[in-house]
Amino acid sequence: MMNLSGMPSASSMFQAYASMSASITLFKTMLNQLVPHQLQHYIVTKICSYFRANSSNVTLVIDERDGMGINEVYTAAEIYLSARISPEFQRFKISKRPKDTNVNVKFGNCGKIVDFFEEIELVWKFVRESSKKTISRFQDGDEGDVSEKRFFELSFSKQYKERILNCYIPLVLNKAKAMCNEKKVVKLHSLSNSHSFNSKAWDSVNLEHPSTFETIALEPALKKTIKEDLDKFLKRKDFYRRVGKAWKRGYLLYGPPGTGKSSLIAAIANYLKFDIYDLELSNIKRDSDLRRLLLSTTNRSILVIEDIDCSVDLPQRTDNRTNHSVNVRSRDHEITLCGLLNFIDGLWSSCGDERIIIFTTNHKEKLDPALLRPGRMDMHIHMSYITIESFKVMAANYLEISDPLYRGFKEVEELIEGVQVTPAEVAEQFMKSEDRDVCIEGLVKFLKRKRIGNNEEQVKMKKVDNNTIDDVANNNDTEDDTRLHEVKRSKTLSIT
Ligand SMILES: Nc1ncnc2c1ncn2[C@@H]1O[C@H](COP(=O)(O)OP(=O)(O)OP(=O)(O)O)[C@@H](O)[C@H]1O
Ligand SMILES: [Mg+2]
Repeated sequence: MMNLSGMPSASSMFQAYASMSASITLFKTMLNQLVPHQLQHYIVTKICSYFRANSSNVTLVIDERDGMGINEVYTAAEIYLSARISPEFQRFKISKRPKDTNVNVKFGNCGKIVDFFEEIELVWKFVRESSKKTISRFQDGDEGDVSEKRFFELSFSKQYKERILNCYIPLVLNKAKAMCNEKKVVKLHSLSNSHSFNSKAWDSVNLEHPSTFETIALEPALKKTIKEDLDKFLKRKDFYRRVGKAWKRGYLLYGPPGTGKSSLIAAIANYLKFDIYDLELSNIKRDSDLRRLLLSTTNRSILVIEDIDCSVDLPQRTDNRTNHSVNVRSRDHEITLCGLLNFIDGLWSSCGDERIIIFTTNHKEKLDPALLRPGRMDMHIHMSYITIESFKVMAANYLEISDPLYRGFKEVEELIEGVQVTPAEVAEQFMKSEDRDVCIEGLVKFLKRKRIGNNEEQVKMKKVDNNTIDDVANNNDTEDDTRLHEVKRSKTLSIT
């Protein structure tokens, strides 16, 4: 059977191939009887390669394994072909691992799949072959190990060999990667006690955190900057290689409790589909454990160390006295800031790709300067109190109000200008009722109470400072102005 271009079609190629296979089987039986076992394989291989060399098509064999390792082309082919299994297939494999959300469909060991690439017809075939390994240590008559070899055969017209190798195979690899990413369930890995005595290991659950860049209340400009930075990071593999830097990016998120640091981490993980490794430093006793755990994290992941200032008693790098006192105080806690920084900058960063590291803290000023020096954390992101813009995002998410002139908004906006209120506090008010007007009224009352509380606190602090109330009374106006100025300044979002 020929197609219009005069080329034999894939099905006719297969008929020819099938009859050739039948002859080979017959030939093998004859060989079995006439030729010593050691020579049989050699003769069959030679004859097959003669026929293949003289046929107008070519067959690529894609083995499951490449030596000891996995053959990535095989894995990609398996994923790529799973999307091409048509309803007329009578036999295919399905599987589901405990943590998968969907059933995985695989191409079974019979049938073939015809695919087209730029009008080139390609035929995929899945093959399983059992072979008996006869090794000298087996006694006479011992059948030896039976091992199974699995591979794909990809056949197409010989003239397209270059295009298939240079364009089609990369396309299969890329499509498989995209399909994996789409289906990927983001995992949260945290430390648990492993079976071996006194050591920790990663344990994972599906990350169910619903936070995304749409739901998180951040100044729009800051949100845009973070997203663009992440996108740029993913695209710059070649750049990092060219300048000799490890392909990793570090973010320091700092700001008061309840301003969305953990929510932003979840939003980043959901956006990139990267797993999170939540490293609680206080659970790790030695640098060697830290090294082992970091080395067992995967590429395309986010390493998170929350509350870096208080998660472990990190000795200051330059302060020998502190170092000494820490060792004496808690001898079983040998994690040093130096060890942590070494992994981040050295060993760990050179053996992993597409890594993100995120530190969070409520007190940036308490951090060791070694952690803050340029080049260590690429971006310092200040997560701050609610602003008018972030309030609007929360109102749209929680109350589904997108009208900026909604009743009560003006009052909320005026109050927000002069009060330090966290997104977590606003979220709490918005969850008190299903009636959005009740929520807005509740928020207004809350903000007013907070303002009074803040003013009283200010007065008290002033009293302590000056030890006299007269000053406060005399300077009340200036006090309010200063306070408003301070609140505004603390809300300025900064990225460095
Ligand atoms: N920027 C935000 N946008 C939307 N929701 C927020 C934001 N910040 C906080 N929230 C709400 O408040 C809750 C607590 O926020 P989150 O845990 O992210 O704060 P945090 O900054 O990590 O606090 P901490 O410093 O105490 O760890 C979240 O579950 C979310 O409901
Ligand atoms: Mg947090």
